[in-house]
Amino acid sequence: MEVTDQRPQRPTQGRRRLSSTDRSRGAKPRLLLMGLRRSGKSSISNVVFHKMPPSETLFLESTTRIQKDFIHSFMDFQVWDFPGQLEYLETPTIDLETIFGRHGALVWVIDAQDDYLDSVARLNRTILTVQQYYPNINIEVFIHKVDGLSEEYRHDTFQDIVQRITDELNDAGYENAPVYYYLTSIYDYSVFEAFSKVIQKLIPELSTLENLITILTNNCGFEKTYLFDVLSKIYIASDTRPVDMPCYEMCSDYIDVIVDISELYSWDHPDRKPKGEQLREAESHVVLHDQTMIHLMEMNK
Ligand SMILES: Nc1nc2c(ncn2[C@@H]2O[C@H](COP(=O)(O)OP(=O)(O)OP(=O)(O)O)[C@@H](O)[C@H]2O)c(=O)[nH]1
Repeated sequence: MEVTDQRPQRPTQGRRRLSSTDRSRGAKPRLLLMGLRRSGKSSISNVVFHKMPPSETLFLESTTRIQKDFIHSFMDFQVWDFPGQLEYLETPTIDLETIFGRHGALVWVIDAQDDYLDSVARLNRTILTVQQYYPNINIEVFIHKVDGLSEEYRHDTFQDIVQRITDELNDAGYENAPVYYYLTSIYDYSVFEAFSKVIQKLIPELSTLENLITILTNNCGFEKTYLFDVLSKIYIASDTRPVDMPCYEMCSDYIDVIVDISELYSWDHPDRKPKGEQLREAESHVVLHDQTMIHLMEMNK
């Protein structure tokens, strides 16, 4: 099969696994945003990590060099946004070890509103290289810009892309490839939900966090509990009940409200009365019209 012939030369440093020393040194996981030009990589990065309103992404310039973002949060990690026109597998000056030689995830963005065959072919070449030399990289595919598609067309596009990738990888001898797919758009919460799933896989303590949250949920009679990163509104963990999107969206909006109110009242003003005793961690709740209560509790690190 042609795909195998197109593999680049084996990287000089050879196959690399994440050693226990890497983990103990606390090497920061890396999220690599790749895909064709205009597929939406920079938009995703800006909306999720820099609170850019989705409509402003219309004015983003094309990325010409790798943009590296260092995110300091519940877990420090890096986001690398690649220029779409860069054929990094075919460019001899690019050292693949520098890109993939770190624990992390490759997030491949496919524009579902455009012709995606070229993108799928490039993704397959990339997967074949990455799985061979850098098995510590999770492969995550964002079938993106689905806001413009009808429900039925969305479903068909999803099936078609998954089928093409699976078939080509099978033909190349890579069966049951651990590739994960998400339907995403920056115009709703789907991209936050997808990033949550991608990042959760990189958190070594995930199962402990999930167990603790499930105990809390059961003991307190909560319907659903999420542990959010306030800045990005990615959820780091939740209890084991299925994710309920409307509930996730409400919690996410509530965080925005609380952050805005906190900012309003955090300014020092000469006429303002001195503050009384303050709680160290924020805590707040609201009762909605249907009597549902959202309760927010800030956790320290
Ligand atoms: N409808 C829709 N448009 C989107 C979405 N995400 C991004 N876009 C638009 O897609 C266009 C390209 O987005 P970019 O983020 O610049 O794409 P890129 O992949 O970073 O492009 P390069 O830097 O050239 O590689 C912009 O006009 C965005 O507004 C989405 O979810 N839905």
